[in-house]
Amino acid sequence: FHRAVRSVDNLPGYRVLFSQFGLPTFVFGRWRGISPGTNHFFEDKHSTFGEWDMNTVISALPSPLVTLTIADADTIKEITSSRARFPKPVYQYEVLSFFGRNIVASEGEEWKKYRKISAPAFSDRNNKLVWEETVRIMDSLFADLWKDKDVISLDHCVEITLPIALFVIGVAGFGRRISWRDDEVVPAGHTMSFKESLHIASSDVFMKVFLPNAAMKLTGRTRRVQTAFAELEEYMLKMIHERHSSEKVERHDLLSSLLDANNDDFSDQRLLDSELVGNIFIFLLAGHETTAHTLSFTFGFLALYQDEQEKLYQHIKSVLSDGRMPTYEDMPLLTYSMAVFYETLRLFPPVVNIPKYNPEDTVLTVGNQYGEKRTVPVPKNTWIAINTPGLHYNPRYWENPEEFKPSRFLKEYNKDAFIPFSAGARACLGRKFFETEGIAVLTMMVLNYKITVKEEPQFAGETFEQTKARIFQTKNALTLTPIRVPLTFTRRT
Ligand code: HEM
Repeated sequence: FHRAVRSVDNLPGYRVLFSQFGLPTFVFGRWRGISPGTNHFFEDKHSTFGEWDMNTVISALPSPLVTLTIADADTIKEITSSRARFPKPVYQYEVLSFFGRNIVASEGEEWKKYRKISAPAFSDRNNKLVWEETVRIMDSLFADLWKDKDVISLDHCVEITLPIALFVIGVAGFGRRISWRDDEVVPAGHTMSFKESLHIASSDVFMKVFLPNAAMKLTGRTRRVQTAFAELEEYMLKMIHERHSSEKVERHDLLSSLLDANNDDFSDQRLLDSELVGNIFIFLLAGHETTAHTLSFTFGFLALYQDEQEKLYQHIKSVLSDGRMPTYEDMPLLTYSMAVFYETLRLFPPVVNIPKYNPEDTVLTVGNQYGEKRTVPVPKNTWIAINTPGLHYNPRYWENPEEFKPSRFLKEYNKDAFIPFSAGARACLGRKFFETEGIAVLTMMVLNYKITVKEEPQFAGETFEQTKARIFQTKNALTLTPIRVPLTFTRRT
């Protein structure tokens, strides 16, 4: 253990029995000297960094493990721009390959193959589809689900943001429209509708990821999750075969584009059906929760900061001054909406730890607030955690980092100190997909409804800071997850 501490120049940090990744940390939670807990990256933010923007988590059992966590923008840039020196530890992602090999859980030549065939699917035509379908989904939310009500109170905002994100990925990812109404018929040969299987598979994926197959047979709920995954696989394979055998129609959903690119590839790089299913499912997994949770945090901020909501409302109205529906072409003009999202993503980055490792001995240089530099040895196979909250709350880059201030993104800012989508060759492929969807949702919502924190008698005497702390409680599941954001939406007249 002491050798491990010395190997990284005695950098300070957590000294614990168990690491932040294994089962014990789930059992013990955050416990001094025992384990750092599953959400320590977000709970600590920048507070655990001492003189240098690099610290450590060193655990003793089962054998000493060193994790370097980094909140220095230059050091992070050095890591993300050198994929060969700092690859992704894909063994941590093996559990995500249950449908087939895929872009998130691969490295090296295999990852290059998936990235080459997937990247063109995230095209401008796809973004336009995302925009148009999102506007349609929001319109239908107001017209069909909320039609008779002027005031809608939700116990937890994800009640609408999870379905919105699911419906958008359903149509712009898989080419299947899903409606708010409960009217989907179960086709012959299936026991669940596409909507239901997609819904269960996306919301209960953690069971599939963390439980062994035998355990999935134990309870009614886990059996249902197992069935949803089997059904979804059937649906995806059927879609692939239908699109192979039907005449080519111009479609811009991700699945169709992936199939087109694959069919046009006459090399030995063509993907197997299992790889197609693996990749298309991983788009759903990578994009669903991240989007839904970010939308919830954003609505939460707007509810708390009424002045910011008003500024946003006025800005949207100035862009759509003739009272028309927003179009994809309006998106670049909706700069305040983007600033609100970026500020939310800075304060609540869905991915709090972007893991890397170094296959060879190396060194990293890290800085401090006085502009000094220090070089730290990094023995081979050290776990490296790009600490997103540490970077996003680092006062070296952000003035009053705890404050919600969207306007900071309307000025020059250090782009290397803002990495919710990671950076470099392995940066998020769905960034524009999310931004398009998010801005369309925000524009439609703020234009039509005023958002406030739901009034509940038991919280009547709270201060602003107490309400903020209450509605912004989080846990770290697959991504940073809001625990309960209770909001009220009141129709604007
Ligand atoms: C708020 C929304 C989102 C955030 C914050 C986000 C964040 C990230 C991050 C941090 C990574 C790198 C993960 C790692 O290296 O371990 C990533 C990768 C990825 N994301 Fe996103 N993401 C978002 C939305 C989406 C959406 C909507 C999609 C697809 C529809 C998507 C698809 C992907 C894919 C395919 C990768 C893997 C890229 C590669 O390894 O080459 N993401 N995302």
